[in-house]
Amino acid sequence: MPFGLLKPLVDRAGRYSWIWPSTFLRQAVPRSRCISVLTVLRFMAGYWSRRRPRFLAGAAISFGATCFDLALPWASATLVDAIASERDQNTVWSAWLMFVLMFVGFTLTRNVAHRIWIPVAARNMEELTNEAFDRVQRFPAAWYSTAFTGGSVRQIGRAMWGYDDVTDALTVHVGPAIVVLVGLSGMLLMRSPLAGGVAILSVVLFTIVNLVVTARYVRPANLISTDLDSIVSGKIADAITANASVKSFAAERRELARLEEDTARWRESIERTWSRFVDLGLLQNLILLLMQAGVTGLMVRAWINGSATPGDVTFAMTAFILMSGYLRNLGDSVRGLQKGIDDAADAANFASERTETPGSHPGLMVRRGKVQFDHVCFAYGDDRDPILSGFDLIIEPGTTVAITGESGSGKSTLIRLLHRLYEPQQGRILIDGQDIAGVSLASLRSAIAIAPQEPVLFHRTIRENIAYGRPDASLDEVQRVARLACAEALIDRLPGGYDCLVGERGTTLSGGERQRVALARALLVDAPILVLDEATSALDRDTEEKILRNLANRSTGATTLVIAHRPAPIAAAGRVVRVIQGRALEA
Ligand SMILES: Nc1ncnc2c1ncn2[C@@H]1O[C@H](COP(=O)(O)OP(=O)(O)OP(=O)(O)O)[C@@H](O)[C@H]1O
Repeated sequence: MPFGLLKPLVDRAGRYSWIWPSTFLRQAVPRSRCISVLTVLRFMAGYWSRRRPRFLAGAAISFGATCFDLALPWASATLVDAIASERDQNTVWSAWLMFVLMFVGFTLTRNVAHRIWIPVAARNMEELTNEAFDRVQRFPAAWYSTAFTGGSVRQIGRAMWGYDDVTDALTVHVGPAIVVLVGLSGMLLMRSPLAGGVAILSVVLFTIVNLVVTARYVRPANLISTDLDSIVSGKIADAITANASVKSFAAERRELARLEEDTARWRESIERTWSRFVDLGLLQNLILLLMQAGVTGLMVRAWINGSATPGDVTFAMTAFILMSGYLRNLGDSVRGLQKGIDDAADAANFASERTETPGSHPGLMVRRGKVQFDHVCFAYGDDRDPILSGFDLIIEPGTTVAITGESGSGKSTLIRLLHRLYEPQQGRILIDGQDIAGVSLASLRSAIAIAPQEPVLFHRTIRENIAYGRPDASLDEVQRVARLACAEALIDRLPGGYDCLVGERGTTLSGGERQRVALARALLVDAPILVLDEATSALDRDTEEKILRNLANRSTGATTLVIAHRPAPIAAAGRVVRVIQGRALEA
């Protein structure tokens, strides 16, 4: 395997990398990209084996096509020899027919192979995209707190085409090229040991130069360009998502200037990458020149000496044309393979990255809805100050507790821990006596409904947004919770009412309107534990009080945690707890 030529490095996760110590490379390759080629190929092979019989049938037929190609120089030599030795017409025409049939055979078999592969490739690319998306959605909240949305979207898209590049390179180009190059070199060797020797030497030299230069000179530059490409996409997505802030500070020029810094780095990097590709092309052509001059020159010399026929010369010329085509393709294919591997590396990384739900756990059984924080200690990272240090709180079933405290004291963090978006470093959180660390995430999260301060809505209809937790809910049920959340009048005013699309992240609604839609969404699931995380903070006082009255009259028996700064929701709760210096203090 060509990649065996390269000295492996071991990255932090103990994986091998085939990037050489940077003798050629003067820039550091991003750490996240230190994934071994073998790991990426193994990831790809997982998809190839899903439709093994079809895949292998395509490979076998493609091999047949290659054999027809391999026989073409022989057929052309036979034809020229038949003409040169002035054989009878029938022999000449049979040789001509053989020559034509070789190409017909090649065209037909290659075509059939492609038709067999098309559905395999399309299905595998579909599954790869779906699975990468599915994994990314299940990454822990900590991953999302540092990931760039746009960059991740691009990584998934690139991985899909990376699969296509790698599969094409290996099955349609590299494999057949090896067969033709080895086969034709052997056939040349039999006709003229010297010409065969030059052909073999050229092929070996071409392959080694190609692999080493690609790996040590081209790939490192390409990895950096690929990474910068993700960064540019991520920055564009970031600025477009936060466009309202950009507009409010008239900061369009500043954002453009920020992007220009990254696109300039990308331009420098891609210029370097492309130049290296062109350097590689030049080297390849020099080796091909050596092969052309050597193989055909030696055959012409042999014909002058009388040891070769015109057919042998024709064989050498046809073989050179075929071999140089395959070698050039091999160069492109190795580059395509390289690029495909780099593009698919992110998806392979995703596949090995930890998701939120490793292992299977029993479901949470909520009988009454008692919530207990038992000496919980938590910091967002080893290098961060602790947010909670020995936090104890018991919330009795069916009661409503207001949680207050200074901004940044850790109130929302409590809810993130309750939802297991993060895990406490010490202590436990219990629901009805069950440690939530030992129950399935789906059962835990469906037992807790959260109405957040800054809800994110989907670019779907109002009805779909409210019914997100219960897609089968009837319109009557949706309307009932919309009434409780004082959202009914605002929905009636919208064009199309419940069928109105709300824009990406709900941008066509005001902050208070989004909060009411999100509150209705939380109420619809009728969960035994309800969390209002400053869920009415953007509303006017009258509407907020009306909503609080509606919630108090709704006797569902849910245990309710209300995170609030404003007096109305605090006053409506039976009990008030302050978060001070990472601990709970009864107010
Ligand atoms: N993902 C995160 N990574 C690192 N630090 C975080 C993260 N999320 C929150 N923090 C920090 O943790 C602290 C507590 O945040 P939290 O959101 O719990 O505060 P809060 O009490 O709800 O504040 P507010 O009343 O302003 O909403 C803050 O200092 C915040 O900067």
